[in-house]
Amino acid sequence: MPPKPTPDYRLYYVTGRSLLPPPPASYTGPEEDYYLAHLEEALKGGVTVVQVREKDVDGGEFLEVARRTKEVCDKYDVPLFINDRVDVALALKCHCHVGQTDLPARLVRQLLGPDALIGVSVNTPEEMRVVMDEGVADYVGVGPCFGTQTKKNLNPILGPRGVRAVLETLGESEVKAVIIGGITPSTIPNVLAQTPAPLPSGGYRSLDGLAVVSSIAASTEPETAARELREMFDRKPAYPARSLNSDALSAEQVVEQAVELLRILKDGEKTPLVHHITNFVVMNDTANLTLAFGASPIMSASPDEAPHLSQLISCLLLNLGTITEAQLNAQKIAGAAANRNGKPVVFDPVGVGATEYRKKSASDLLNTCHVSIIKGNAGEIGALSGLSEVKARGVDSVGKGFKDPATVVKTLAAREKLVVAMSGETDYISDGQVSFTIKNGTFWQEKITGSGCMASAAVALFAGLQHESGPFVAAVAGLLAINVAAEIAATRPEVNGPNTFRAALIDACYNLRPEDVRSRAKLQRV
Ligand SMILES: Nc1ncnc2c1ncn2[C@@H]1O[C@H](COP(=O)(O)OP(=O)(O)OP(=O)(O)O)[C@@H](O)[C@H]1O
Ligand SMILES: Cc1ncsc1CCO
Repeated sequence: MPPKPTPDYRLYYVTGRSLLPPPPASYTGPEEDYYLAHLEEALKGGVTVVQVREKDVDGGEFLEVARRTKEVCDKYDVPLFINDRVDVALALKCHCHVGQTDLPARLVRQLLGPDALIGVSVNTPEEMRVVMDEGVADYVGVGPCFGTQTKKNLNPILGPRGVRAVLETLGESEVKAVIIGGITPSTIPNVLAQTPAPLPSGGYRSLDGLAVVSSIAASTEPETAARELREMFDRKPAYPARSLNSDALSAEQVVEQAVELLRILKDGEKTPLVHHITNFVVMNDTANLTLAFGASPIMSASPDEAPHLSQLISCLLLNLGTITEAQLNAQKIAGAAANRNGKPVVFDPVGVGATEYRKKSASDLLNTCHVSIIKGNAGEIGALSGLSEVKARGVDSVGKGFKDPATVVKTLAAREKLVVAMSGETDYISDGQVSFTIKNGTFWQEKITGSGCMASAAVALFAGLQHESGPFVAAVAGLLAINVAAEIAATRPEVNGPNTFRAALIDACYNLRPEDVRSRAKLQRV
């Protein structure tokens, strides 16, 4: 065995002969060799590591396929891993990848020696911890991220956030990590946005590569497919929440930016179209509120029109208030389409702390699309953070709140890589770097249903401006606008109860002037 290489894991191709398309007319070689020609195209396109995975074939055939695969890989100086069959790896002086139920990695190391690379599949943080304690593996394949057709008896599907939990355990370890299971051009943006795990040092542990099967194996143009996958990995999108250097911002500057956003709306310079997939309790109020601020609402829960709608809208608002399977499906389709079309997504996880069903729905959604802003009350933010310090009663948050709310929102924002806005008597907003508080608003907001949903609708229409100041300022602007409008509404002589306040609030949103926000804003950096 030559000395141990230090591979580039960026595009890890796991072969699957059964997935190959029929050879094109231009291919004139023997049909059984098309696999090798196809592989060579993929290598030209930028595959950096290959693994031969052959299920249900005899040892002799496996050996022959692997031997010929190695000849092609050697030509491109790309390391070859053998899946599971340590004997084949030994015979061909190849590297080896083993699953949790295959031969133990320690034994594989003994058999292959110190210069072989060894990879291990992991599905949970606990399995990751065992691999690290063992100290044998050079890399781990983390997954399955999504459901696939290519492997039976799958472990639980992790989603990008489950993969992130494994990376969190991996931390700053030297062991490399690739993600596997349903990695395709349509899932990669979300995978890259969501998987980096925050480290105690302040940085992030990211994936070292993408492991793909059918995205290349089933392609009629493997070179182009590989090139596209590599480019997507190399591009590594900047997180929307970090588009702004929030660290340098003072409260006064943020207020001025929020005032400017409100001016753009009120002057009619832009009229964002906001797609709401929301609960039936607040639908009418949030549509009216959107109009009152100078934006346009469209309420639609149809999965069939969501992809088309996505091209027309400025922002998507997803609200969990009266979620059903059908609505969740529509939200997932709309969310993924919004990501593809570069439209911001705002998520209001109404009542997520109340039931397991809501928790699972929120998790499903966050695994399917990348959200720019989450707006929730303390109970909801606590549930998403995995904290039980603040309790929920149905859709309401109860009790005094968190001891250290600024840290709670900052931690969640850093972990999810988005902006978190937590509403209450004091609102807390963070992009994962800094936290601000807003002390505007009135107790009347607690007396009407859906004032949190109205706050997220306000945030969504500001996010729909897609202004260069980014989602953090949009979240602050939305909360300032609704809360200052609520304060003004509360002073109206006709307000003598929740219902008159509710009507006065829509009027106050309609009449709100940028200078009202400037003069009344109680924004503080904490
Ligand atoms: N006591 C209060 N004083 C000032 N503002 C408040 C008060 N309570 C709530 N607010 C404001 O009201 C809005 C809604 O916040 P809240 O946390 O009550 O939402 P929620 O619990 O999600 O509501 P819902 O579930 O009814 O939609 C926010 O803009 C918040 O700033
Ligand atoms: C009362 C209620 N129930 C589901 S959604 C909703 C509106 C406030 O969130």
